[in-house]
Amino acid sequence: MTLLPVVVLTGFLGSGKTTVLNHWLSRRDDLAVIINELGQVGIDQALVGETSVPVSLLAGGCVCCTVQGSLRTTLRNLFMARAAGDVPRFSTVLVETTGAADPFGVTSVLEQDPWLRRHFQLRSVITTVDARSGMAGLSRHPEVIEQVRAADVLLLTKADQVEAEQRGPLEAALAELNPGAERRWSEQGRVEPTLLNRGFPRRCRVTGQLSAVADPAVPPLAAASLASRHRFHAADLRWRGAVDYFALQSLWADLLEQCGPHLVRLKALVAVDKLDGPLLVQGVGGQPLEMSPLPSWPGDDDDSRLVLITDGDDPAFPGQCLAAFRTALDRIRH
Ligand SMILES: Nc1nc2c(ncn2[C@@H]2O[C@H](COP(=O)(O)OP(=O)(O)OP(=O)(O)O)[C@@H](O)[C@H]2O)c(=O)[nH]1
Repeated sequence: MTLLPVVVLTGFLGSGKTTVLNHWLSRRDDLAVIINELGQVGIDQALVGETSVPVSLLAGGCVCCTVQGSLRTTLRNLFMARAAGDVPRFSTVLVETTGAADPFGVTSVLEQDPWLRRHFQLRSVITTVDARSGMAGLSRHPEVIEQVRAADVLLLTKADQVEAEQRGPLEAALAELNPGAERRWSEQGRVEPTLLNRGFPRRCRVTGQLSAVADPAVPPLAAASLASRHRFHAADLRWRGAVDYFALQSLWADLLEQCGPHLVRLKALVAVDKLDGPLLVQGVGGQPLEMSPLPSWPGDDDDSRLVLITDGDDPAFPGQCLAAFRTALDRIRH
């Protein structure tokens, strides 16, 4: 029996996975997509544009560990639905991991589960690297190193915001971390969708950790980053009722200040006075918030919602930040 190919799209939080995924979905209708999110409230799925392809959401944990079992079940269900003709006969499954994922935790599911091994085959691991955060982005979180090392193809995203002289050092660092991977630059998610058809020889796992010990050639940035393995914690908020745009701005400022350097990712869909659709708010690390009004609410769910992901030792921290946000929100909400 022909095995169904699986492509894993990984890359750190906010590095541009969903943007690339949307570009591919606008050009291919032969995919089935599995989206994994750390938060419970499912904003990523809402950010995937109108599509006729099956999209499954695995929320509330990381597919490389806590929701690994759900990935197995989702893949089986997709296979069965395709065989029964309940979904279009997709040719490729695309798994978008959370930005904190260890891609090997995903690929090992395919390699170790006997049933999945008989029906699916890993075709490639494609990793987005946020070129705007450059070398600092590579060294801050060890997860990035793992994702880079696991890649068959490295997509250097946000090329529109990267100066020519910054490109060389970043490419050199990536080549050192993963000499076998192809590197491509991309702007606004524009990556040739035929990339999904290409297979690559499978390689053994090489972790940043092991190679830092065993490989004297390991770049110093990889070794340094392992000294402080970050933890990510997510908290969500949902509410109803529109708010004034300008009053909302001061809430973001307070939230960013409270999170300080611990802010890793922020995503929100917010009902704002005089707008038909929600305001999409996105934050990545210390980069300025991006705000764009959407023409309409995606799907049936028109609750405002916010996901906050922070790093550090305190799992309660993002929840505390959102509690303060909620209190301020209640003052301006109608
Ligand atoms: N200027 C610019 N911004 C980009 C590009 N790609 C993505 N972005 C922005 O970067 C932010 C994060 O992009 P996403 O595609 O949501 O990143 P992601 O990796 O899916 O994020 P998570 O799912 O939270 O890990 C958004 O605000 C995007 O608009 C790009 O090529 N250029």
